[in-house]
Amino acid sequence: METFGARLHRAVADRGPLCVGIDPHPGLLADWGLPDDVDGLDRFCRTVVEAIGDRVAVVKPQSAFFERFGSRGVGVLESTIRQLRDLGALVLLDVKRGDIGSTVAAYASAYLDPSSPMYVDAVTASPYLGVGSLAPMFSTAAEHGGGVFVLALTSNPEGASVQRAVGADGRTVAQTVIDEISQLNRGAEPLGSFGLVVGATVGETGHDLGSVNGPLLAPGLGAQGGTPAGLRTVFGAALPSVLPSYSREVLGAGPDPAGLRAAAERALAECRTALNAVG
Ligand SMILES: O=C(O)c1cc(=O)[nH]c(=O)n1[C@@H]1O[C@H](COP(=O)(O)O)[C@@H](O)[C@H]1O
Repeated sequence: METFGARLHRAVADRGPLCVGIDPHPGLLADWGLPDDVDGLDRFCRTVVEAIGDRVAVVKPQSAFFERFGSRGVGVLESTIRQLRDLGALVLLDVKRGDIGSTVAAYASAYLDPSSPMYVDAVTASPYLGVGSLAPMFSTAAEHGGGVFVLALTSNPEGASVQRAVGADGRTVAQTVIDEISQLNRGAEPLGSFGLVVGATVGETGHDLGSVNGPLLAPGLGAQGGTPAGLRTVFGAALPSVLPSYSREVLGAGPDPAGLRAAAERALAECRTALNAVG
């Protein structure tokens, strides 16, 4: 079985280093001339899938915008996930889950077990209950070739007060998350399956991301003010492992599928340039 890290490495080689988020904000539905209901949600997602599902390496549906509509919204999420996977995109479901280990085991079977209706390639996870509490997600992911992206330094300004707090051993909370994920990825080739989330907005991190050996998801580009050129400041030598992620910046170019494709291509071109820049 191919690991998630290997599948991601291949997808990025084939399609380029880009993740596009599906975040159907009420304002975007309105801009697209769609009603703020399940039908509007469904049409929005079908348009995005049709426009970019066969060309973007990773697509990241944001679960919150589907859960807003209850079980029917979750039904749209399930069919969106299926369509994307059929088109060869890796699906990273943004749910930011975290809980005590026995409950995390249920989340793991909800998202990372291939027999689940909501099965995806990878999920986002919150380490607030301790990275160790996420162990059932890590083991289920490893068993089935899935991935987990754990929040480290988030793109929002409120994150720093928790994530940069310094513990008894002198490390920040974020650095302990980074170190524990690095440990999980040790020896993996070509890339580990356990990623970190580091916002494109955070500036120079002062943290050591050099030995993570896993993907570094960088949200916060575009709408939140992060720029491809700024990725070098944030990631430094870890730049080759970065997976830049855009939602509103690309989605705002819809509903014309050609406009969405062009926006994704533009984002990819800018990110390629930034990730390949020397010095
Ligand atoms: O895990 C994430 O993707 C995430 C982490 C983070 O630190 N900041 C962040 O914005 N996100 C998500 O990334 C997306 C950003 O959307 P845009 O600001 O529209 O590009 C949203 O779905 C956020 O929930």
